[in-house]
Amino acid sequence: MFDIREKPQNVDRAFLVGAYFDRRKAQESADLLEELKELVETLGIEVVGSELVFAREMTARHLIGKGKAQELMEAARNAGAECIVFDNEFSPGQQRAWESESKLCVIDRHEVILDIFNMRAKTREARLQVELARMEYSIPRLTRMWAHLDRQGGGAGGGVGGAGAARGEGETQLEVDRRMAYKKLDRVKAELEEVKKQRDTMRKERSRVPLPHAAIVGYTNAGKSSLLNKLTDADSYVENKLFATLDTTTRRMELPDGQAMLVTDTVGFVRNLPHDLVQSFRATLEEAVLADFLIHVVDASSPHAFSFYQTTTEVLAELGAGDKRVVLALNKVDLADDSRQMELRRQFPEGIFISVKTGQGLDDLFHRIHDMLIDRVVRLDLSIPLDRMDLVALAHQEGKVLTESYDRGVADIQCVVPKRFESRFTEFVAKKKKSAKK
Ligand SMILES: Nc1nc2c(ncn2[C@@H]2O[C@H](COP(=O)(O)OP(=O)(O)OP(=O)(O)O)[C@@H](O)[C@H]2O)c(=O)[nH]1
Repeated sequence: MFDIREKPQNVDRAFLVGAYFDRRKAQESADLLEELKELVETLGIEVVGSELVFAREMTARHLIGKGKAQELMEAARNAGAECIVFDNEFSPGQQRAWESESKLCVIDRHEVILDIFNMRAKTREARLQVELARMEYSIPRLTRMWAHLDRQGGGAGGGVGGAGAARGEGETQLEVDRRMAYKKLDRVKAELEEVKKQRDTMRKERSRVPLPHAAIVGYTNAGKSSLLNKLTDADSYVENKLFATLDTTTRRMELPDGQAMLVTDTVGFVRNLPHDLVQSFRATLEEAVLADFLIHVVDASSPHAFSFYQTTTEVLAELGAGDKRVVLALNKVDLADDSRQMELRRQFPEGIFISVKTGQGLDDLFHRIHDMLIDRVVRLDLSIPLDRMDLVALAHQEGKVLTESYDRGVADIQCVVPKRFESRFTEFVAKKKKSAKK
């Protein structure tokens, strides 16, 4: 994968630093530093120390004063850290200064989040999106990184282009690197477009299938994929090979009463997601916007369960899925003791306690999902005279038309429509079923 500099892969211990330059920002900065700790721990890195620093002004070399910077480097080394993670945005120059003086790796919040996404990306589309975000982050840094060498009369070789990038006449190393980087960027973008097209086709295919559709959403590590695996079994996976090959995260499941539906896993949310990353993942999260309802999974064992829940809800609202009906599943209840469960019950009165691991509460979850389906849609067989084409149009607009044929001035239609429209069609029902059956 393209990267302007290799980060040590085996970082186990990190020291966190958050700097603020306005005394009114003290609390906000403390909260952000606490969030950074969660993010770093999500990567499996132990946080061996952290410090919140107030500085009167920013400095070009270290961001904060030199004396304080050296004190922090010392503290990080003494704590046994292999890496310093800064909550503030660093310029590449500042990053290099810290690295060369501390002899530790130094990264910022943005890189931490990119790494989390990289680790979590499961589908080809997600992987490409992470790669794109990484490149968009790195290219401007590449420019600045090489700029000083360029002024000194040409680059030192290496970089993105590597040995394979022939330098054109009069072209500096920086220009070669930049050219290669943009070329790669274009390639990834084109590939992403291709994957998106395939996914749109899949969606259209899916919309022809008369099945209700739920999307599993939630904070990263809540247990979404585990739940999807639990809800859907191997057989249904094979049956849905078509979906599985292109979009491994949508599968068919059957409720205990035999009713079938589709369930999609979505990318995990992360707090303070940089805006460009939200953009990158918008397409993946569109599944949530298009679903009939959501299954919001919250990690009940996390002390931050409520704020994770709020973050996810906020981002969903931003994406236009704020008014979706939600089944709230508090997962990993096997790890929450009685007093924690009582607290959660107060915070989430409508939540269902489940454990994907032990199977606890899954029956309740099935019931709740079942209720959603009953409430939501009805399947109708209609014979509509041609002078009521407005109803045919309504069925297309508000529901899913499964079959449609015209014979002797009558449109015979099988469709699934939201329950609230049922009364509009009553007069023309040929044969009626209570709810959307497979
Ligand atoms: N103890 C316990 N662990 C669970 C339970 N459900 C999931 N896990 C574990 O939690 C971890 C995260 O589960 P995933 O299913 O990968 O979580 P996810 O929400 O899909 O994560 P992202 O892909 O990051 O969004 C895994 O190690 C699971 O084994 C549960 O009910 N109890």
